[in-house]
Amino acid sequence: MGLLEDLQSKVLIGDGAMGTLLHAHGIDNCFEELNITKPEDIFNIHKAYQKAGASVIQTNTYGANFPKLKRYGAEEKVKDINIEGVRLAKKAVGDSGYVLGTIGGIRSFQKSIISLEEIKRSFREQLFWLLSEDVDGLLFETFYDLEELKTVLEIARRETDKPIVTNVSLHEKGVLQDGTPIVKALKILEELGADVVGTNCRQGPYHMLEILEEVPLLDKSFLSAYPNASLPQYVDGRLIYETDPDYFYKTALAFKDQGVRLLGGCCGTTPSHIEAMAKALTNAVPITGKTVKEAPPIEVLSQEIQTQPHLHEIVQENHSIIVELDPPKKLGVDKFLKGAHALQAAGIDALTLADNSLASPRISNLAMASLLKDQLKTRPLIHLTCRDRNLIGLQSHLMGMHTLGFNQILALTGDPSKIGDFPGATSVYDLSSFDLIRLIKQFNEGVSFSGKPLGQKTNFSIAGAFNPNVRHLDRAVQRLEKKVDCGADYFISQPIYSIEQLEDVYKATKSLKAPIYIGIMPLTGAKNARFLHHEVPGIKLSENILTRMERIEHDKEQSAKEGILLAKELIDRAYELFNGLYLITPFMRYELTVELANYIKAKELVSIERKI
Ligand SMILES: Cc1cc2nc3c(=O)[nH]c(=O)nc-3n(C[C@H](O)[C@H](O)[C@H](O)COP(=O)(O)OP(=O)(O)OC[C@H]3O[C@@H](n4cnc5c(N)ncnc54)[C@H](O)[C@@H]3O)c2cc1C
Ligand code: MET
Ligand SMILES: [Zn+2]
Repeated sequence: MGLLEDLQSKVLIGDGAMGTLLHAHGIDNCFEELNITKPEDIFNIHKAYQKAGASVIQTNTYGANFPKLKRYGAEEKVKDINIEGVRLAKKAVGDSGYVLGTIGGIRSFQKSIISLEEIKRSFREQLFWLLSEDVDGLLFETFYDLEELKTVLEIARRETDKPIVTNVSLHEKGVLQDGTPIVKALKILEELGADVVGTNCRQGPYHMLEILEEVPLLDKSFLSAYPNASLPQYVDGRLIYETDPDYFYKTALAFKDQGVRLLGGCCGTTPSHIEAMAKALTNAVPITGKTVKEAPPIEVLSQEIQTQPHLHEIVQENHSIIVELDPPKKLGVDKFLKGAHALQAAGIDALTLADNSLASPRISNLAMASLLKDQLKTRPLIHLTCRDRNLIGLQSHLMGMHTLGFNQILALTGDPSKIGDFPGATSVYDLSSFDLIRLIKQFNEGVSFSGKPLGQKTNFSIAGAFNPNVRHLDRAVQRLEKKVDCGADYFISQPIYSIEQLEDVYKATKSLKAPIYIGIMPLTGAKNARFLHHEVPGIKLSENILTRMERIEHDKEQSAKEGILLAKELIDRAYELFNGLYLITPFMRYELTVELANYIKAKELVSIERKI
């Protein structure tokens, strides 16, 4: 009898964890390589699970593919590890069970880490060797990325008629990381030819059972579940799971009542857990009908009422000034607040607050935004980089901004840590600026990264960064187009230092669907000019500007005046070409940006008077 025939009338017991069990015995290197270096250990574990009552045993080949073995320098051993993996499991099982050749998912939400092409290549190789040893079926498990699982399932289904079990792993309760509800995902997998579909890892019995209540029995495939032993605890650098086999005895019956026909264990489970489940389900009769719990109705989300036009709406229609005044690098906010007052008095549309620019710590820009809100009416535009926060932190921060009523964001990848004051600090980069823009757009639809309702829609206006100081301006503009496709409403540029460059940028971005604020930063002296020219990637000042600044190098006051004069010349042309002007305050010297803001305001007055 084959696995699928058996499943027609029985609930079968799968084995439990391999990885965490080995880890608990102090093994810290490549688990799969043990198939060839310590085969007796792996054999003994299979045997222990079989003795405990498992009749479906998986090979120790979860990560036995090229990209995962490469981490241990074992990528040339794909063939041997997989072949031996099957042989060991078969030897342990004999005639009293089934051996599933296991392949684990590779991708998390960061799809860019490995391409589908690479996944397909490594999958085909592993699949070939598992099938060559005549496994009884295949188990694809711990797939967080549905796209990856669909891709490999299609390949496998073309190659073999053997039973295929596919187990997805969930991010938030009931949905995959791309927002697909589990019921839909399982139906897709069934349609693509999986014989058993279900979920493994990440959740313990409690959450898995809760999710399964919403999953109906399927027409063409059986349900499977491989829960973790518990939620993990982080102890001494290791994830430790609770071990209460009695709990598994009780929950095994509940899994059967939800229609599960193949029940095993994932991380943290041991032969004792499997023994408990096997005992609970001895002679169990599978259910053939089930009342499915209705998924909660989709909430109607409220949209915040917008009282003020967004910056992208303002700059689409009229000239607009925003000014960067960065949060202080040291404690104490007096000078910052004075600057903010002065800039507000100059009539700017928003004050932009960098997020630890140049990768060096500053007072949190959300804290500064909050101060501004309490003490002034100036609207803050909050920069948000992907460097200092992971996917959890970014989402929490966005919810925080919304809660405090801040809805102007500049979404950035951010300068890498190694250029800043703490070069050894991690640069998180779970997301890129493109992903962050998409995420914020999704928040505006009222859903989180993985598609769960947030309870309300946010109302963020999203700016993207534009760096025109690059060798190939056309490529920078292509990035802007991609950012627009992701949901960017407008752009803010790095500073520009020549009229010609302003004109080039104008021509290159004329047909872009989103407005741009052009960056202007007054030079403070010759030293500052030389630094920008020689040391800041991409920025090049003309000979003329350098000479003008150097001629008066000895005179500080004159230097500042010359810097202002040069900035005004740039503003004159930028004002003709663009609606948006983004003034960058150097070294907290807000008197410089106040003067420039007043200069622009005076131009506005003149043009209004002319119109009248
Ligand atoms: C208005 C503005 C405000 C900023 N504020 C901050 C801040 O608060 N905190 C902070 O840390 N940094 C800040 N930066 C710096 C910014 O992170 C870097 O300038 C970055 O290189 C460009 O913006 P981004 O992070 O969105 O990168 P992206 O546009 O996402 O680019 C990411 C990376 O891709 C590469 N790249 C980009 N364009 C090209 C191209 N044309 N050709 C080849 N490679 C390319 C670069 O290596 C770049 O680092 C700001 C930049 C701007 C323009
Ligand atoms: N079955 C595999 C193991 O137990 C999968 C674990 S999920 C990370 O090692
Ligand atoms: Zn697991």
